[in-house]
Amino acid sequence: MPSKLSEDFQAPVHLKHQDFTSLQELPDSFAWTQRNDDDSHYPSIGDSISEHVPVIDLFDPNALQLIGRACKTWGVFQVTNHGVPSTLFDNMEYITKTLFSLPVQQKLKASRSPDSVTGYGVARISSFFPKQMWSEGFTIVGSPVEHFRELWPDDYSKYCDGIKEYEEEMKKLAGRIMWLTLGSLGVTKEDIKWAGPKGDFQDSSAALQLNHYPACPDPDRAMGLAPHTDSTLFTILYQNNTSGLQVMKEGAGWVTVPPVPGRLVINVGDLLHILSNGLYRSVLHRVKVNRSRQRISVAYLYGPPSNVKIAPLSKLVGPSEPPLYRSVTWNEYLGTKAKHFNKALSSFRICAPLNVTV
Ligand SMILES: O=C(O)CCC(=O)C(=O)O
Ligand SMILES: [Fe+2]
Repeated sequence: MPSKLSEDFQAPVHLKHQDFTSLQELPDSFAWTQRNDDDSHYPSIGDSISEHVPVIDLFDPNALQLIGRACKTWGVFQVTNHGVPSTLFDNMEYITKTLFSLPVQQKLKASRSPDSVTGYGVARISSFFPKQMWSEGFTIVGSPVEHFRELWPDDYSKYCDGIKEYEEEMKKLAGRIMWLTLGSLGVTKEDIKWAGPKGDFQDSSAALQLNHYPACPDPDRAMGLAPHTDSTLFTILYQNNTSGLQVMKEGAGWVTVPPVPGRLVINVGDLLHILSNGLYRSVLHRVKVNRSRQRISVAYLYGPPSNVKIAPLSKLVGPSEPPLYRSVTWNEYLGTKAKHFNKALSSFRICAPLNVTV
């Protein structure tokens, strides 16, 4: 993960950190719809929608094809049989809950500083929306020791160890999913130099995003996390037992991804969209909140080594399939996303040449 995303990701002054526990009613600054709105501007879910995000057993002999189909049609899938012990998720959930239940003043000691991306704060995309989101987050790149020392002066090291263990396990899983995904595109180890000598994506970059969505007095009018795509190759998402994540499916609308123990959600991000020349689409997703239960999620944001330029894979382009995107490093992409948010991906699009007949 690049050490500096961009100062543009910092929340403007009006986005104050909120003590959610003190709010009995939804303040206007958090109300995304009016009371009795027909909700047409912000369509509600359909738990009635009969479509389900594909679930793929990583040991299924057809895993490659299943992943390929899911990436093309959904831009998201869930995995089972991923080999990550459930105790690791239990521990991450414990760390995340413990962190967010600290008093606000304590959490603010570990705030994201203006020249950095790590630490406690509101969602980075907040500055693009007129209303505030009903959530708080904590971003980790590498070791969180500096911030954790502020949060837990006496026993920060046990929390740091838990994060390290989780990051190591996610890195292994991400390498596996990367090869399955590339395999589904017909790409082999020879085609990806940046996988490193052992082919294990040792130099890949990543960040860990802990999210907390407190119980909300007026959940239908609030927004946990506004619609966005991730600026990653892909994201590995763990969610606790409170649902809220929804993905946009063309032709179906918002589809809820209910949490099921043992399953992880894999979101295709913008860089995989570019790498696959638009064949695999980054998925638009958002998070709704709950009246009585808090939601926790842990997103492992996975990207290429910082010096690698991501461009459409040469195997996927040719005279009849021209490259649709310019090459870009993760850092450059994050900088553009910070300025242009959901227009970032299209800003890297190469305009189709005009068919001029002389
Ligand atoms: O909380 C969730 O389910 C989604 C989080 C997310 O989209 C993100 O951190 O980018
Ligand atoms: Fe996301």
